[in-house]
Amino acid sequence: MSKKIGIVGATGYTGVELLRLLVNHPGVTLSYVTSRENAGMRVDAMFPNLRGYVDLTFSTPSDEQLAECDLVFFATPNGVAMKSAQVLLDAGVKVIDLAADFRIKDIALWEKWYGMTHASPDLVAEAVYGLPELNRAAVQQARLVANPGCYPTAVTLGLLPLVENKLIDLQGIIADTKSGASGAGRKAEVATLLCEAGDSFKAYAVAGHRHQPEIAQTLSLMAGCPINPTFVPHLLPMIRGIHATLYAMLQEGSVDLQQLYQSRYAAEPFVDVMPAGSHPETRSVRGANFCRIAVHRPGNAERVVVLSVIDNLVKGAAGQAVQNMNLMLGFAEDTALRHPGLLP
Ligand SMILES: NC(=O)C1=CN([C@@H]2O[C@H](COP(=O)(O)OP(=O)(O)OC[C@H]3O[C@@H](n4cnc5c(N)ncnc54)[C@H](OP(=O)(O)O)[C@@H]3O)[C@@H](O)[C@H]2O)C=CC1
Ligand SMILES: CC(=O)N[C@@H](CCC(=O)OP(=O)(O)O)C(=O)O
Repeated sequence: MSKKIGIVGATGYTGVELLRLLVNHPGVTLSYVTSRENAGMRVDAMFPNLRGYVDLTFSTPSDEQLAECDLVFFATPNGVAMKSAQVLLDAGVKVIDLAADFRIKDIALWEKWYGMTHASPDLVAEAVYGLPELNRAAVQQARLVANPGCYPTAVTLGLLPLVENKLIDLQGIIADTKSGASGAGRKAEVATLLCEAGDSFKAYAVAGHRHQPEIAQTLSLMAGCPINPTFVPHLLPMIRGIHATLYAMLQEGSVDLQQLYQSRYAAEPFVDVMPAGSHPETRSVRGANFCRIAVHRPGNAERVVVLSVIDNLVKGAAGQAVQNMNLMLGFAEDTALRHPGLLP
């Protein structure tokens, strides 16, 4: 029987991306999609690309209505899902939060970075960090999944083979990352206006970005010791895409890096290790759930440089959330996700 799906925050960029992906899913029915500002409006009136695909109207969020679903996505700002998750789980509904409410296990650390008191601290330990390439078996069993952040997805997948095998100086990792403006969401903000972000390029949050503790938490768990990478995000004058350039010093000079990456990701449906010497482009993953990775060792010296690209709205958010949903509901992991990137 078709599974009933709810989306809270369906008018945002990740919400509409969930709608776009899920209309092609043979095992689910979109049954309840919310917006507070646009309640009462037809979905296809706001998003004409969905005409003929979605016959629904946005509703005001209601836990009572959401409790009728089999699974609910929260594509909402930080601090929203944590208020409803317990009620929904008690009603037997599975929950995937695209925001950060359940990503950081240390509650005090989360409260420091997110500037609010956690409303469901008891659920944080249960939540599974939804990076299938790391936690597939746990996601399959999960009631509550914390979908990873966009930058942490690109950075973690890029570093995973090196960190798992402790092949690099774990204290000297640098993650130099760039994102398109859709990473900031659809709400109006001066920093992402065309005239502010267009035809320009800048770093931001160098003193500290909330994805730093998330990346540090995952890498530390993978290595079994504390890791605190340098993480610097940049805003690129484009709409979709993240490009992470990752630098580290090799401890083990004789390792075949290309072979290491190819064998680690050989069975992964959404990680593509490109041929040696490649330079993956963000446009090769635009609209697609892939992470494309290339590993370099300039001059065959000690430094390794990994290039990792994703679409922030797909593998960095909605696509990864659907991948997690497929695992949680027992569908083939790639259902509705087998789209190539959109060129040019
Ligand atoms: N954009 C990206 O690339 C990525 C985003 N994320 C995370 O996913 C989440 C959604 O991001 P994004 O789609 O970009 O955000 P948007 O700002 O584009 O959309 C937010 C959505 O949430 C709804 N919303 C806002 N406040 C509330 C509330 N208090 N209760 C219920 N609904 C609310 C909004 O509709 P309305 O106000 O009408 O209810 C809107 O539909 C965020 O937490 C973001 O950090 C994660 C990875 C990547
Ligand atoms: C370009 C841009 O502004 N990007 C966002 C990415 C945030 C995001 O989507 O991540 P969370 O889910 O952790 O909020 C930022 O740096 O805040």
